[in-house]
Amino acid sequence: MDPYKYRPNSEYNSTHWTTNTGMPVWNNNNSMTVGVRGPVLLEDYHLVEKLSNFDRERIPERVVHARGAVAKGFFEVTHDISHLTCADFLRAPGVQTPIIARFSTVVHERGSPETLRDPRGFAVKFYTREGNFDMVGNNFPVFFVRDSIKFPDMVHALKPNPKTNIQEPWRFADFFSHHPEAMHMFTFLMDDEGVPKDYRHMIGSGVHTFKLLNGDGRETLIKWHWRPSCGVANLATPEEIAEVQGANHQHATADLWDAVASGDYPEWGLFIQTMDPADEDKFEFDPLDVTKVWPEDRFPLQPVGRMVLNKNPDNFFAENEMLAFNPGLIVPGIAYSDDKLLQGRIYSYSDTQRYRLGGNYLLLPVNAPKCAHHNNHFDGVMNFMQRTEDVNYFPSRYDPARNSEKYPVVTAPLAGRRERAVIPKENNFQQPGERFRTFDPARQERFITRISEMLLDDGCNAEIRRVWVGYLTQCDADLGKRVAQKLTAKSAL
Ligand code: HEM
Repeated sequence: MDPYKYRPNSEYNSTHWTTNTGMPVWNNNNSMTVGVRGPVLLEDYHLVEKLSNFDRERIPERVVHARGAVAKGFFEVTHDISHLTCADFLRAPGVQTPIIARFSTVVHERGSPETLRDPRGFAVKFYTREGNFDMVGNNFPVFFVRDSIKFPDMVHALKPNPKTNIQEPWRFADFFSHHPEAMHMFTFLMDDEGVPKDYRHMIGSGVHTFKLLNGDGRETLIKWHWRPSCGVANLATPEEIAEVQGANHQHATADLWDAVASGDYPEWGLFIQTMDPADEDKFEFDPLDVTKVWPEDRFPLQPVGRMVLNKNPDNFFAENEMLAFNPGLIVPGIAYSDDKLLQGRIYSYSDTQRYRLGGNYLLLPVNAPKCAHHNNHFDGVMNFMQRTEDVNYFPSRYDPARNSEKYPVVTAPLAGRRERAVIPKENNFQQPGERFRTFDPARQERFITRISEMLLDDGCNAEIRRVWVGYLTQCDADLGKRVAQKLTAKSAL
């Protein structure tokens, strides 16, 4: 008898109720008692098992991006970029790769409303023939901070107060008053784009710089971008937000589900921006700095492919809660850049997932590669790998598996002293100022109102407000003046 033939799933449902081990349960309505009125007997194995499983149903939610929705589908190459990368899944137009995408809010808990002002996660797992490739981005093209050492403090400041469990704007106004590099991100967060209409109407960005490597080992710096075919739409006014949230606190999940279920399949185009590594030092900004965009007039978006979501998850827990993304998951032909924030992320995701899901989380069906694969890292809790070989070490004359063929890797030499320092080209204010000046007058006013409301929070003191006005003035003199006027009108400056 082959135990692996009968892996638990709906195909092996019995027509009657059973225990977890398959023993028939003849009464699933009444616990076993002494007499009809109790007490209950501990020997009621079925009752104990049922309650014990229930008691363990919840796993820790993601420490960020806890609330999310997934859909499955495919990615199709539409434009040839094989001169830039030897990645197999990008080898030629027409090639399709199965994917799963997860969209999320960031700060609040698993059941929180989907109308909150927050970045949105935009993560896509490509099940390629060379292993899983994860593009773990956001809907904003920049980030708050550029060094991962700041991430835990930043998240603490944005999350609810540890004492009151209420999100209090003074806490993040205070934190970011120490971080002028966040001004650019705030021109997205406090803009209309801070509350997307739903998940279908938002862009996605890889944010970081990655490298593409072609068959000759030539490197190109790139940024990834997703563009929705149905266009971008936001909830711009407090009235719109209140109306949607008041009617349905899970509107974005429902919208995604309904679109897929009705055959109105959501679709995004994938684009790249490219840069020659030899040009890295030629700009007024540091291209590896995640608080900067690469201006599209100088680095145009080049089409690569399209993603179509045409299948809803079969089970939320198995395919959303146990899904694990990691920007460290790359495939041959794609490499990391030296971006400091990216380097921190490469560590953090698998670490949290070993805690959140257990050490063998990559054996879970949603996370396991769909290509042939082989190693011996699977003993431990919840090992459900079935390997029958005698040899579980490497190298061995009895195991035919060898190192894979070498593929191009980054070869640029690294040199330098140990440093703990801020990058030289900070240029914190130019791009946020430029972005603010692209807003029409009504959008500028909404932006200024939201920033002012944050700074008018009771917990903010005059020093925090003055520092913010100073930063905003350096972004754009008019912006600083108009925020200062709103604060002065309330005697807050
Ligand atoms: C050093 C900076 C960062 C750290 C340490 C960090 C850490 C984390 C952690 C621990 C999770 C939870 C993962 C899980 O439980 O499965 C997470 C989720 C996520 N992060 Fe980050 N993050 C950072 C920056 C970013 C940036 C810059 C982006 C966007 C470009 C981003 C996008 C996401 C997304 C989309 C998810 C949710 C993935 C999913 O849907 O499961 N993070 N992050």
